[in-house]
Amino acid sequence: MNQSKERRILNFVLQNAVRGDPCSVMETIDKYCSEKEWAMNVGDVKGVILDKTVEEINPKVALELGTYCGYSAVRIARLLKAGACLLTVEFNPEFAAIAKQMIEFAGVQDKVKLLEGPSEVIIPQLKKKYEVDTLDFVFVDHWKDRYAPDTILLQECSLLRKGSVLLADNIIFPGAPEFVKYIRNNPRFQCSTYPSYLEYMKVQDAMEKAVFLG
Ligand SMILES: Nc1ncnc2c1ncn2CCCCCNC(=O)c1cc(-c2ccc(F)cc2)cc(O)c1O
Ligand SMILES: [Mg+2]
Repeated sequence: MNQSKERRILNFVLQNAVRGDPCSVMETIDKYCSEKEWAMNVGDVKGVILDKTVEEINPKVALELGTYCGYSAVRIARLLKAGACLLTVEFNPEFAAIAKQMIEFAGVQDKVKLLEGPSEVIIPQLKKKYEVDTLDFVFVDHWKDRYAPDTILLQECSLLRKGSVLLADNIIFPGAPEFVKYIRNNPRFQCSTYPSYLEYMKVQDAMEKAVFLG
C-alpha cells in the first residue's frame, strides 16, 4: 500500500530536519510543501501572522482546532513560555499519528496535548476531562463549516473569557463565509482581518482575529 502524502512529509522531516529544533522542522515542512507536494499547513507566510498573534497574547492555555501534520502546533508551541500549554484537536487518526511524531521530533511534546476526536465532542470535555478553566488563545483551522458552530460551542461551554483571542485561518480560501458573517455581526467580538496568501500559493487568503469582549 503506497505511503500517504502526510507520511512522506513526516519522513522528509525525520531525514532532513534537526531533532529538537522547531524552526528546522517548520522550515523543512515548508521546503517540502513548496517544492514537492502542496499540503494544507498554515505555512511560512500566514505563519508570521500566527506568530505575531501568539507573541502578543503570550497565552498560558491555547487551543488549536485541526492539527493536521502538526506544523502549526510546533509553530505555536515553540513560542509558549514555561508552564504554558497547547491543546490541539485532530479528528483524523492518520493525521493525529503523524502529528504526534512531528511534535515529538520537534521537541515540543511537553507543551502540547494532542486530543483525537471531533471538535464538537472534545470542546465540551475541555473543562472536566482536560482541566481547562478558560482559553487565552484559539487557532481555528479545521473544517470551515465547523468554525461558526464551534465558536458558539466554546461560548456555551464558558471556555472564553474577556480578552480571549480567536485566530481563524482560510477565511478567503477555501473560505468560511458563515463564520465571517457570524463573528463580524456579533457585538461580543472585536474583529480584524489580516489579508495574506494561501500557503505555498500566489492565491489570496486571509486570517480573522476576533477578541471576545465577555
Ligand atoms: N469536527 C472536527 N474536529 C476536528 N478536526 C476536524 C473536524 N472536521 C474535520 N477535521 C479535520 C480538519 C480537516 C482539514 C481542515 N483544513 C482544511 O480543510 C484546509 C484546506 C485548505 C485548502 C486550500 C486550497 C485547496 F485547493 C484545498 C484545500 C487550506 C487550508 O489551510 C486548510 O486548513
Ligand atoms: Mg488552514
